[in-house]
Amino acid sequence: MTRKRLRDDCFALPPGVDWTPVDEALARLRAALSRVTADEEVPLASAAGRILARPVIAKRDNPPAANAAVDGYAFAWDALCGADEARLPLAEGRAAAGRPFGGTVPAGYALRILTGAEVPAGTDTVVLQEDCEVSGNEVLIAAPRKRGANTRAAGEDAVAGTEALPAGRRIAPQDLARIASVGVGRVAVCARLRVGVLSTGDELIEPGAEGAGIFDANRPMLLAFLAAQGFEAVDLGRAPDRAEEVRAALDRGADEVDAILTTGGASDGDEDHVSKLLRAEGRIETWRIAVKPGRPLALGMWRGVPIFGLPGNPVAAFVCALVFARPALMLMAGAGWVEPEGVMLPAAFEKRKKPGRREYLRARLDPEGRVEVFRSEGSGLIGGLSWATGLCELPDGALEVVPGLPVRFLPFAAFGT
Ligand SMILES: Nc1nc2c(c(=O)[nH]1)N[C@H]1C(S)=C(S)[C@@H](COP(=O)(O)OP(=O)(O)OC[C@H]3O[C@@H](n4cnc5c(N)ncnc54)[C@H](O)[C@@H]3O)O[C@H]1N2
Ligand code: MOO
Repeated sequence: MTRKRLRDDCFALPPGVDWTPVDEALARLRAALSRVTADEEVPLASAAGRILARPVIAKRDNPPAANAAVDGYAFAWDALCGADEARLPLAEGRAAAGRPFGGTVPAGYALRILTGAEVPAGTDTVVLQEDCEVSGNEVLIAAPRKRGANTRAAGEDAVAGTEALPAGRRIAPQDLARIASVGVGRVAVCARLRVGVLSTGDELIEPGAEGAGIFDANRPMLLAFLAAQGFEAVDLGRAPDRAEEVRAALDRGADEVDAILTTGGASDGDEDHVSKLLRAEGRIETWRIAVKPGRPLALGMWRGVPIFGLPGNPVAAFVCALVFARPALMLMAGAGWVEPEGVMLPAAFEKRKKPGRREYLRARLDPEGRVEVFRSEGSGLIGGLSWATGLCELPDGALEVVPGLPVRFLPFAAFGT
């Protein structure tokens, strides 16, 4: 598959649409965007964190043959004749992992077997050695509960020719075990989505620099956030609030990335040059999303590259990156539409919420496992993001939160951060 371009008007809202509810904004992003990345093949050793471009098909059964789940003695279930215990003579030899017994165990005999060894012909059940007494050449077996006990059937984990993992799956460390176990050494993955980050604002200075100004907090945060998602994060630097400088930075970005995140200048103020420029020269939709924080989210196309104009306040920028940019970028990357896994937990706080917009509060769990929220909802309080371990999502409608009321907690980990 080769790299694809998106339509220029993909973010257009129907005429008359004003405050867009979060779910509708997400549905629109989902409908407007599609995968843009090409396929590439990588060895398993470098596949972690990549997105599968095609399903992984098992090359063989796992396990390839029935084998013992414990160290003990293999025997034929029928040899018990329904008794609770049986004394069986031991056959010569043993079965171990990688060293199969080879022959057939004679009827009425038991064989020493170790974990992982193929279940030898003539047997179908294994008894745990702790449940046996060996004396001389005989073993006294306390009958296991059923035929086939303590064995793992061929193909019980994966069947050759069937799908072991679906396309679109972001490969987790445990997936590498799955892929390896079905005999696959190279996988087709999506090329990494390249995402640029541009901070805008006259007031911004480099972190650690001398002088008056606001340290650019968004850029390091967003670059690291993108890298954690498995994207190639591209630093497009800072641009002051001047149209030509913002234009030059976006042009630079459009040449080398698939999508751009900007922060600042997204609302409608006199110095909000990202919106202004996109409106004048590209295509922009300023989505007034019914969400707090993050009211001004600008979505635009710049020379065929989608731009997510996130709010300048770092807290709002982070929340919008998690809630809106992440699923959109994952879709473009080839992962399909992703939704964070949240949990309903009792609140440890009180709040009277007005109707009309969804709210995301910085939150964490108290020692009783209840959701507590940061001391203030101010979007400039960056420290609250480090205090929190996730977000508490309050629904669009009015709500009176009282301690004990179940509320939705979205751990940051659910956003891959
Ligand atoms: N009349 C209105 N004014 C504002 C509205 C509104 O709806 N109507 N929304 C407010 C909200 S909510 C937010 S959030 C901000 C977003 O504005 P912008 O996206 O245009 O961002 P700026 O005005 O450039 O900056 C806002 C704030 O954040 C600081 N900032 C910006 N970039 C960074 C950075 N990289 N690192 C650290 N801090 C940054 C900036 O200095 C400002 O303090 O608009 C409200 N106003
Ligand atoms: O998006 Mo703003 O930061 O809600 O305050």
